[in-house]
Amino acid sequence: MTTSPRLISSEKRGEDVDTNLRPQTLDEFVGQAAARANLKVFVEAARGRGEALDHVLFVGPPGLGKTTLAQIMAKEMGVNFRSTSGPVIVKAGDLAALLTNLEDRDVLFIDEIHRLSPAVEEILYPAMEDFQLDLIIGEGPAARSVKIDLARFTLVAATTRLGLITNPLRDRFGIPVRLNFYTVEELELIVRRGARILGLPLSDDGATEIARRARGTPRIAGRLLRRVRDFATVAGAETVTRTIADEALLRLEVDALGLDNLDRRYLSMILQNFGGGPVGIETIAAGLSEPRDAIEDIIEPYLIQQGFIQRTPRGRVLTANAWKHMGLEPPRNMAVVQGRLFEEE
Ligand SMILES: Nc1ncnc2c1ncn2[C@@H]1O[C@H](COP(=O)(O)OP(=O)(O)OP(=O)(O)O)[C@@H](O)[C@H]1O
Ligand SMILES: [Mg+2]
Repeated sequence: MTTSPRLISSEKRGEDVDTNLRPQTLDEFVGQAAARANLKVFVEAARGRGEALDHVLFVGPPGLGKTTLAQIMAKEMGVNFRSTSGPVIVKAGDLAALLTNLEDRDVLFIDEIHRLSPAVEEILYPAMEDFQLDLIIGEGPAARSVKIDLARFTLVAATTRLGLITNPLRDRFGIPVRLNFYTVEELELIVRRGARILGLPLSDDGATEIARRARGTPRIAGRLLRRVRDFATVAGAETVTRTIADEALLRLEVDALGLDNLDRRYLSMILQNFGGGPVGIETIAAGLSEPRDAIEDIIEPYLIQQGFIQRTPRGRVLTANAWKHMGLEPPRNMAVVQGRLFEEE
């Protein structure tokens, strides 16, 4: 799934493989306080009993720290970390090979688990539940099934959308964890930590400015920090102040709330072509020439969280906030129109 290249996209990119910025322990990990506190208890309990951690499912928009937390789980448990992803596992045999190579209590991380094929998922059920592989060997009348015992491993999985995971799979995770967008204060800590690691002098208001425009997402905070650093270097600025951050982000077309061109194209299309909505997701996707998945995963969650759009049975509708953000007066009968919309829900 890809969208047009955009600075504030929360999607992974090569440059992000800067593992320096990745927190290594639960204590170093900023934000997600409730989830972190719970995970700490579960890790401590499992370690105390010398058992594998129960299977963990991380759910949340891209760039909020799912992969980071998966790695931290293995580190905190003191076990090996093996990593793969849903679309990479094509055949049941691919998964079988991974599973049979695990040692006791190891963490197997499956990213994008919602993209596993049904045939592979079938193999996963008994592996998660009974630590057994049920394989069919051969074909036709000669086919026979064999059972192989597996090590007691922990499956840690990540998905951007819970709705795409089948119920039987979802039910097999003892520890489901939902990650939320970060507050500006949390992102400030992340930006300051990043600047420290990069050796970049950053003023308090500079950190606040970057944090405010990071779309609630640590990955974007890290990326904005690097780009602002580039501008500061070229401008010969010793310290990144609010003014420098602001200038850099304006030139990168990241607005005061962290929305970029694509977000604004999304909003202005609904505004100008559909009078503020409701408009169906397929129509939006066609109008923007972006895949529907990407719009639902990457653009919309933040706009919904900011109260800019609402999902209704008849499609997306812009709120008064969105009209104002786009510099327009919301229609006077808007509340009435939307009231009627929601009655039909
Ligand atoms: N709580 C945090 N504190 C500091 N840095 C963080 C935190 N969470 C994430 N990051 C940083 O943000 C970046 C993205 O994190 P990560 O790769 O874990 O996201 P993800 O949820 O797995 O995204 P995707 O859905 O695209 O796989 C990483 O560079 C990581 O270092
Ligand atoms: Mg990830």
